[in-house]
Amino acid sequence: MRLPLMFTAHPTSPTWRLPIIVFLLTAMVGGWICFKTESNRREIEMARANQLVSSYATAITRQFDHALSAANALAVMVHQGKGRVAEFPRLAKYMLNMYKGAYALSLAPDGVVQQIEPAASNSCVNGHNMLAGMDRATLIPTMDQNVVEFYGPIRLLQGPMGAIGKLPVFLKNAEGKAHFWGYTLVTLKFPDAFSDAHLENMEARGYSYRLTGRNPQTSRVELISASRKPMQGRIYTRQVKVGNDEWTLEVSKKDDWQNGTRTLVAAVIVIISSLCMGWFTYVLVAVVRSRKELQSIAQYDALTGLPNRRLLESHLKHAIAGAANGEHQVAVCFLDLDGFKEINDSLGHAAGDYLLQQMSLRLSNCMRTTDMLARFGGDEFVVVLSELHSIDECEKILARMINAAQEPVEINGKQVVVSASIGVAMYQPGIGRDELMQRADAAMYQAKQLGKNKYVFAD
Ligand SMILES: Nc1nc2c(ncn2[C@@H]2O[C@H](COP(=O)(O)OP(=O)(O)OP(=O)(O)O)[C@@H](O)[C@H]2O)c(=O)[nH]1
Repeated sequence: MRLPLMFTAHPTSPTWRLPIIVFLLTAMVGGWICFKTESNRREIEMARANQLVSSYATAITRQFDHALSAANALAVMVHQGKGRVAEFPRLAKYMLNMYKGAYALSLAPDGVVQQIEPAASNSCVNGHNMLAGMDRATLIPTMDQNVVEFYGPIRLLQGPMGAIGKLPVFLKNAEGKAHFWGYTLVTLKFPDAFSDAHLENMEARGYSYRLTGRNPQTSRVELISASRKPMQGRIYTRQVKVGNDEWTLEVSKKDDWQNGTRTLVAAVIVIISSLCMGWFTYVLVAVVRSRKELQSIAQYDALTGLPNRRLLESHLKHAIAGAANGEHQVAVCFLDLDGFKEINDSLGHAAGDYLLQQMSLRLSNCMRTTDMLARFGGDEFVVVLSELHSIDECEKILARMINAAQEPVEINGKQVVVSASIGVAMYQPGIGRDELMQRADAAMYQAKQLGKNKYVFAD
């Protein structure tokens, strides 16, 4: 059913619907932002931890490589001295200062340690045969390899845990034929051997760590170094190149437990802000609704929902102003129901109310979108027909209204029939609003006197 300008659309949706939608939307957006922030934070944390473990692994490798290269320097001296290193103690002492991380340097001609520096603390190693009980043919590598072989982590003869770097040295005899001379050795003691990597700094940055390697003697994985705090949360792993071997460095973030707390706090904040947004919307909706209701009470008829006299007068003022340029015509129609009192008297006031409501709906259906139907009071209605192009157009609408009014209305199972008498006044320049209404009213009385159920144009 088309309701042009006649009814206010009274808010029908419950006040809480919009607040709930706002609450859910805020919660969803807030949750999504938290999720995104948390996953970004985790990605950054992962990237940072991966970078950290890589940089510490590189630092360990660098210090080991440097310390082990002392074996190459010793090999050069052996070559230079054709199997003898003059002043080995003095040179080795000097080299130990240069190769930080090297604990002892030694020469092992034919695999037997004969010279070691510092001598005093390593005397137990002197005379140690590195090839004892082994098959020389498989143990002594070929000259091409020329690589410092890394052997660790092991329990050193001196006591502490450490590793050995040994480089096989081959010399050429007078005929130019190469023969195995022996080993130049670098002894590494833990943790001094990787002190420059400063693994302990990781703890200050909130990380736990663990450095492990496989013991070549026992084939078991040995713990070489670890943080005081145990590993917890996500573990980041890197292989650490040590000579020709590989160890494992693992790192984990200590404060992983905070993630749970952070998520909980974020969830509480999202819920509280969503509730606030929902409550704010509820208050806003309630204020807007009560303003609309107040406006509706002031301008609309409570029984029929039609504009009341006040809104009619304001609309008529605008319609007259629009017609002043002469392009369109405006008609004011005063409509009074015929025989309405009898319905009230015979069927009761409630039945009369129902009939008024039904008449309002029917008359509304006769209107165009530019027309206004208002309840003037009692069983009186006023219609303002704006933007009329001809009297003919006006009469068609009037006929529709007369027909609609006399259609029977069913009240409590009874068919009730009323009709309408309409007085019509056409706007003419110079006529005011009140005079127009009076003319229409007078024409309506004429219609009543002429037998009702008809329309009459004012002179
Ligand atoms: N049910 C109901 N009756 C109303 C309302 N307002 C006024 N009335 C009654 O409507 C009646 C209008 O009187 P009249 O217009 O003289 O009655 P009528 O039978 O239509 O008379 P004619 O116009 O000469 O045909 C009165 O009895 C009022 O008490 C209302 O809101 N509801």
